[in-house]
Amino acid sequence: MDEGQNNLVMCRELGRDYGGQTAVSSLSFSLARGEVLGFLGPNGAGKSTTMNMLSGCLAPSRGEVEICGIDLLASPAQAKAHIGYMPEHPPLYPELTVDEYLRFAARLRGLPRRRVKAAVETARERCGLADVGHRPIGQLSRGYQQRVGIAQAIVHEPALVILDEPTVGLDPNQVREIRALIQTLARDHGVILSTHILPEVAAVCSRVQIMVRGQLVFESPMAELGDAGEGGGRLKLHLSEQAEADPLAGLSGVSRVETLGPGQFRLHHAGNKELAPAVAQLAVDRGWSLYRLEPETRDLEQIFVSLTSGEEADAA
Ligand SMILES: Nc1ncnc2c1ncn2[C@@H]1O[C@H](COP(=O)(O)OP(=O)(O)OP(=O)(O)O)[C@@H](O)[C@H]1O
Repeated sequence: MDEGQNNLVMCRELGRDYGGQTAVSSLSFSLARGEVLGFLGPNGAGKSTTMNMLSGCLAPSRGEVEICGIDLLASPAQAKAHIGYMPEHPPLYPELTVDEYLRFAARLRGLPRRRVKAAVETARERCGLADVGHRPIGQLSRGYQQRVGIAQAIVHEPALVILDEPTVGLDPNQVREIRALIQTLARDHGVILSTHILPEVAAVCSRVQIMVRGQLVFESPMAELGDAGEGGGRLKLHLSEQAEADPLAGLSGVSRVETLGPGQFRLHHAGNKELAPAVAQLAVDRGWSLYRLEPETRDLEQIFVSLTSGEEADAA
C-alpha cells in the first residue's frame, strides 16, 4: 500500500495570511486511516482557517495539502471528492426538508442521480435522522440541525470527515449524542475535529494537536496522556548506569523508550498497570540498582492551560 492510501491527509508547511497578518504560519501533519484527530486551540489560534484550507474552501498562502494522495491545490475536484466538511456554521437551508437538502448535497458532491436515494437514506440513518426526513430544517432543534450538518458531510461516503466545532451551542444531551455519532463515524472515516472543548477531545479523539498563534505547539496520541480513557501514560525511571534500553522496550505494553541520561529512561505505555512491578522485576533479574520509579501523568487540561494562558485575551 502506498503512502497516499495510508494517509488521508498529508500537509506540509501549510500557511495562510490575511492581509499582512499571519493566521496559520507553517503547519505540517498527517492523518492516517482510523484516526480521530482533535485540533485544539484558544480563540483566534487558526483552527477554522486550517479547516477551511484542508477542505479546499480557502486557498493557502503557502504549503501543500494532499488528500488520499491527491494534491488538493493541483486537482481540487478529485481531492474534494474524498472530503466531507461541516464548517462551524453549516450552510443549511431552513426552508428545505432534510431529504431535499441531503439530495441537494449529494448531487453537489457529484453523486450520480441513481445513487442519490440510497446515499441519502444511509446518511439519514447513520445520523439518527430517519424520522425527520420530511421535516423542514428550520423547524428542527439545534441538535438535529447539527446532525443534518454532519449528514451532508458524509452523504458521499468520503474517506475524510472534517468537523469544525460540531457541538457548540448544544445542550448536554445533544452534545452526548453528537459525540456518540462522531465515534461511530470514526469506524469508517478518518475524522478531524476542531474544538476548544477539552472533554470532547478526551471523549472521542485518538490523537490531539494544540495550536497557538497559527503554530502547532503540542501533539500526542491520547493513549499517552495521563487522562486518557485507557489510563495510558509514562513511567520515568532511574536505574544504575549500566542499564540498557532494549530490555525495557521488550516489556509488555511499552510503546516507546526515551533515554534521558545514563540509566535514566521514560517508558511510554498504553495503560499497563503491571508495568512498574515488571520494571522492578527486570531490575532484579538484570542486577540493576533501582533508584527511582515514578508515573508521570500529563493532564490535557494542564498542558492546554500552560501552552495557551493569556492567548484568548490577546486574540480578542
Ligand atoms: N477573513 C478573515 N480576514 C482577516 N482575518 C481573519 C479572517 N478570518 C480569520 N482571521 C484572523 O485569523 C486568525 C485565526 O482565526 P481563526 O478563525 O482561524 O481562529 P480559530 O482558532 O478558529 O478561532 P475560534 O476558536 O475563535 O473560532 C484570527 O486572528 C482571526 O482574527
